[in-house]
Amino acid sequence: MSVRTRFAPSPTGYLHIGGVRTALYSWLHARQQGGRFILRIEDTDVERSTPEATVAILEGMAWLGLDWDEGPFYQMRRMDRYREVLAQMLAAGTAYHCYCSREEVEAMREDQRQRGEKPRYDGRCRQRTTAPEGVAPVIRFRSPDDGETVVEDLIHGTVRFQNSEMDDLIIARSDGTPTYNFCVVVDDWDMGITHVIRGDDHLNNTPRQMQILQALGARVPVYAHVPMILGPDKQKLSKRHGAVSVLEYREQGFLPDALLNFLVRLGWSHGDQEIFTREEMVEFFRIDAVNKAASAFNAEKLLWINAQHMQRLTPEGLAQHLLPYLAAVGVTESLLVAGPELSAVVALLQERSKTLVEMAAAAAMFYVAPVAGEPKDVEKHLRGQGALLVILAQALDVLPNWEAAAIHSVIQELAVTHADGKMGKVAQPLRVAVAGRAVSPPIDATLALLGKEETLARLRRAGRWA
Ligand SMILES: Nc1ncnc2c1ncn2[C@@H]1O[C@H](COP(=O)(O)OP(=O)(O)OP(=O)(O)O)[C@@H](O)[C@H]1O
Repeated sequence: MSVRTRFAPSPTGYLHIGGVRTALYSWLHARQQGGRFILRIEDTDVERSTPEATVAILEGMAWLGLDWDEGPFYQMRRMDRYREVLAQMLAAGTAYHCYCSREEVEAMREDQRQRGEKPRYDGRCRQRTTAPEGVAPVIRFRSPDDGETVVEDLIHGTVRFQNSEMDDLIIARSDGTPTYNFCVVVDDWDMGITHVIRGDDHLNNTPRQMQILQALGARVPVYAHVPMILGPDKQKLSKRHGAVSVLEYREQGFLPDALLNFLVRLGWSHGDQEIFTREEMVEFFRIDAVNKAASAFNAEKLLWINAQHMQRLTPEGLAQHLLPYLAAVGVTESLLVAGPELSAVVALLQERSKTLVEMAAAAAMFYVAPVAGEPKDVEKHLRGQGALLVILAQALDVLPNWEAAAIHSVIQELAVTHADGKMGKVAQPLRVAVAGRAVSPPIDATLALLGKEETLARLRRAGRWA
């Protein structure tokens, strides 16, 4: 039987990395097993669900390349189907109408508490044969009274629940709308889900869902409850407190594969390998090797993994990822065409940028001349160096070959003749003059890429800042 997994977010806010890691594990298991991955939007909480959140979830999944084979399915569009199954269960006697008022149930619970028992609905409407006038009933699932429900979880192992601890769950409210656990059951059944991979915040729902599936004669899927990602407050990372949208990581210049690599490693390992390509993740991932413990987010490690991924891409490939970030700092198509080859610029910056935002900021100087130097850098390195800039321009102008090695020699010679042999005394003013600031990739390679004409023009202009 082929594997079918699903990711089932509720569109009550954006997609955060806790949800994404759960989605990733579910996606990886499907891809690993040659199965199918299904996306289901659990939008029955109409008060809190919004179309914008749905769009953000789909956009986040698409950006990360967590592609789905079926769906998205929307629960709100499946109401007729839920009603059909409710009717089926009522007819079969596996569910029944309950007319107890809220007050009655509360009084029942109070009595139980007084007697020192665990408060639970006592099933008194199970045997009812007449319907009281004017009361809209809820529908309850007739759950087994004794025995136990055992979850053989791929991550948590065997988890036992005493049936006597679980009362008859409300599966439809008095207005007829089905409740969360019931919709999930019908969906998992209809969608042929073989592996329910979800956060372990759902583990307590599982025995109930299993019981309903059994009552329907449906096959019970395999469960894998993955641990939570915790926020800085050590609580479950949640859109309700503090978690940021996954799209925020795109804004900050992270590569989707790097973010997935970071997330896959939070709670799963393969020997001591840290960096995984997407293909390697699919090949090596095993759902039953995910560990049980929750893990906290580590921003520094994410940065490190991102830098590693940036270094491993080809300059051409990385350049493609960089384009939108360049556009955001004003490097337009036409500036790109007029300036040096982008992949060459990327190759120069690849070892020194941790994010695409950082790289775009560093690459911009190759396409847009600085209008003014950083005041503190100008003060420190350029003030009073007008004559040196003129000599530099003359020496560079007569170079027969415009390449890094030749440029390097010019700087070296001028350091000997004009700066007591100190390269920095020549290189730093030169850097501030062409880049506007005292930080840039190796200056000889930078100038080689920038081109002779542009370099000389910038030196002339910077003479005015000196
Ligand atoms: N912090 C987290 N770590 C790991 N998985 C999570 C986390 N938060 C949610 N999930 C999982 O992501 C999936 C989709 O969750 P859903 O969109 O319903 O979020 P939620 O639980 O409502 O989140 P929130 O508490 O942020 O509102 C579920 O399988 C859920 O268990």
